[in-house]
Amino acid sequence: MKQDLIVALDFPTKKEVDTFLSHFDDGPLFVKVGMELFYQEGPSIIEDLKKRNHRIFLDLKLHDIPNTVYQAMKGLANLGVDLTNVHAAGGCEMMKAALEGLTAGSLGERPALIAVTQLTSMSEERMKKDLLIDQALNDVVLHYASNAKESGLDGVVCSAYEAPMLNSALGESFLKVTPGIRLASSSNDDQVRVVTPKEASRLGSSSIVVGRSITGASDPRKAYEEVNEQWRGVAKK
Ligand SMILES: O=c1ccn([C@@H]2O[C@H](COP(=O)(O)O)[C@@H](O)[C@H]2O)c(=O)[nH]1
Repeated sequence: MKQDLIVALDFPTKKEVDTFLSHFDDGPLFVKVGMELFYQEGPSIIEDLKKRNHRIFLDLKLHDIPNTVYQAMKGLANLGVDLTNVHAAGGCEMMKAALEGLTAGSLGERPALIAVTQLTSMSEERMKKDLLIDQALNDVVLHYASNAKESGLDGVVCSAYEAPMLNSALGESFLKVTPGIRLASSSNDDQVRVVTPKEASRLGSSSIVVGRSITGASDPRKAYEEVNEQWRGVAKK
């Protein structure tokens, strides 16, 4: 079930965010606020983006003991974002606590909650060497995603390569939010499991997350439209 193109606002301050968003003043986007921006600007950046009607994925990837994650999610729920996340590596008890905290803190509808399976910057080789996880990467992603589903979460963060497997095993309505997206002309940077927007669409991602291919482009609007065209097969926002 194809849903959104989410733009990663990986900028150091609100000033750069405003400059970037000035290219899109004809309508709101679905944006991602991650650690870089949130740790500098704090909750006020969320308030500001919400006032401008942007939908928001707050990507803080919580990973701690269940009580700490419960309390943190309860607080984050007040911000009224649309989507947020934890690391599946925190385990099922932690994921359940995250969901409970988010539900307890939400005034209206709770944000969707997803879990990071294996970062898109991780290769199978490095996972085995650095993390001592001696399994195939696909098996690890499937196991973590199954844990997330059993814990009541709405979906996962994975690479688009794993989307067909997760669609078959866990159903199409279980979200597969996929970063590691690059236009063919862009550098991979620190990403390893990289896919074009067109390929992510074909593989069955629910939503794609795109940062530097758009934010680092000399014409961000043109890059956004190229990504969107590949993702949706249409040439407008
Ligand atoms: O596995 C993951 C989880 C999160 N991310 C985040 O997505 C964006 C990707 O940015 P690009 O510039 O398009 O590489 C970034 O904010 C990451 O923190 C991810 O890449 N992989």
